[in-house]
Amino acid sequence: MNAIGIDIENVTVAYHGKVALHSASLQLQSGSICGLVGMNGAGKSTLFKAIMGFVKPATGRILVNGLPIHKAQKTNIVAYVPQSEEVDWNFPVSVADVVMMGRYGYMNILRIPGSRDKQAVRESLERVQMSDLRDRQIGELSGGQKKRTFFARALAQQAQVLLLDEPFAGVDVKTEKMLIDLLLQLRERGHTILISTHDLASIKTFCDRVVLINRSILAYGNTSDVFTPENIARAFDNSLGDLSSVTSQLNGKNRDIK
Ligand SMILES: Nc1ncnc2c1ncn2[C@@H]1O[C@H](COP(=O)(O)OP(=O)(O)OP(=O)(O)O)[C@@H](O)[C@H]1O
Repeated sequence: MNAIGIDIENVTVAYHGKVALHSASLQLQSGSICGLVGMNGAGKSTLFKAIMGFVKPATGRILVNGLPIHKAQKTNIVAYVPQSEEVDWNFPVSVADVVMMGRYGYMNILRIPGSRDKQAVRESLERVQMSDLRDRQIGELSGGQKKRTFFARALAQQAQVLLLDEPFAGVDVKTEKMLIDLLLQLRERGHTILISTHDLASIKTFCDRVVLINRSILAYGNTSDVFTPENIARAFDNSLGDLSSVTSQLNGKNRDIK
């Protein structure tokens, strides 16, 4: 059996006394990709932020590769691709600068990149086909190019655990396929990947497991067992129409339901 990459036990998060995530428990094995699915406000980003230590749970505990998050971050185990809305795109940095940030954990306090860091940045940019834009200011990128830049930062970090908050939002079909192929390669190398997406149709093509969330975890398990029209309808408070309409969305007839 594979090692546990992310271990979440009984985690509750509240903002100003209002519960956003109630008593979540979850174990993700290394060498697997887990899709995180739920409607707007369901608590997906909150779960990512709790794993990253950006919000402090009121109860419970989270381990990443067996370590509490502050220790996991020191050893470069975990990389996070935030939602685009969380990034200050006016910050005066280039694409290559952002990707180099993925290497900071490997540098000393002066942050002078070495040849390995430069090589990792070069290779990561190549893998997401962004080498041509490496000197462009990040505010001057398209939505899909922004996503690829932060994806490249995560690749450059060479982290064992990847947390990706809606990496396909605003991304065209070809780029989404390229990113999914990269995720599948990382899975083969034993990485643990947790990814939120509103592209329901693509989930079953690359996720081994699925978590359905609606302020608490509604269902979690193998994609074929859990990702059923009935469970999805429940996760979306039956707002997607009847079950045949949910089924057609799963079959890609309505690519982005957000
Ligand atoms: N910093 C915050 N302060 C107060 N409430 C917050 C804060 N961040 C999130 N919330 C609330 O917590 C709940 C969960 O939000 P969260 O961002 O985790 O949802 P989400 O599933 O990621 O949604 P989306 O699909 O829209 O990105 C929402 O009701 C949201 O309004």
